[in-house]
Amino acid sequence: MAQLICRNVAVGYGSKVVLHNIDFEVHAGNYICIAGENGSGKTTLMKTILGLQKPLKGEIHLGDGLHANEIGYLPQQTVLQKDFPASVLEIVLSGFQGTCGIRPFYTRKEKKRAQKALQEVGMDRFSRNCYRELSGGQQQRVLLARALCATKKMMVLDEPVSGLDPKASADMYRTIYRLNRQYGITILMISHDLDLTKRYATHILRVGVPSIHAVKTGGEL
Ligand SMILES: Nc1ncnc2c1ncn2[C@@H]1O[C@H](COP(=O)(O)OP(=O)(O)OP(=O)(O)O)[C@@H](O)[C@H]1O
Repeated sequence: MAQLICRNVAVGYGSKVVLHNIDFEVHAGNYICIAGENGSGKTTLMKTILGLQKPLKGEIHLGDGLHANEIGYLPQQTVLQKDFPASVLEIVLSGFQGTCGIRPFYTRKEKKRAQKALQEVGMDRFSRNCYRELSGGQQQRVLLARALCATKKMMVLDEPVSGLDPKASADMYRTIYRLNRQYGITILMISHDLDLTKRYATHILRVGVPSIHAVKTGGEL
């Protein structure tokens, strides 16, 4: 059974259709790479999948026991977010906000899980550091840990390596792949680096072409 189904979906803003004829399914453990030119609508599609905006047409369904608040999201970083005055641990803990409701504190279990998530991305030594004093690559790892706190099932990652040097990008891709393989977390990721993602992705979803559907790749390494 599919975790996510998009049927004849169109996305956009008001009367402006950015993408249409989007038809695909995502199953548990898939690693989907969303590729396409700048401005082709990848982020808009992601936000629509996450329920942050409504599809202009068609239907998006979650299935296989997946609920909207169980999807971890790593948004495209803005300059403002890079300067966020909080500790690394606070940023990671904020990943629980979708599930913990309006409770004004985090439980001991959540704090433990946040530390474990930082360990998973190799950033546990930095938990007390100030987020804005980290390098771009370190910040992206912290945001990955935050997304990991929000989910055990599916992560939606919007250009997680943007602005990183080739080595930091390769490290980040390897970490994401390990989370996919080790924990079976479904990955839905926007990336411009097709060579690298082809090595890891099970499917590539090319947007900005007349009909949009996921194409199976060679898959695993
Ligand atoms: N809030 C908005 N209101 C109206 N139009 C928007 C809005 N956000 C984005 N757009 C437009 O929608 C189109 C798709 O933008 P989107 O950010 O989804 O593209 P993208 O494929 O993610 O691009 P990139 O690779 O550069 O991140 C663009 O033409 C953009 O100008």
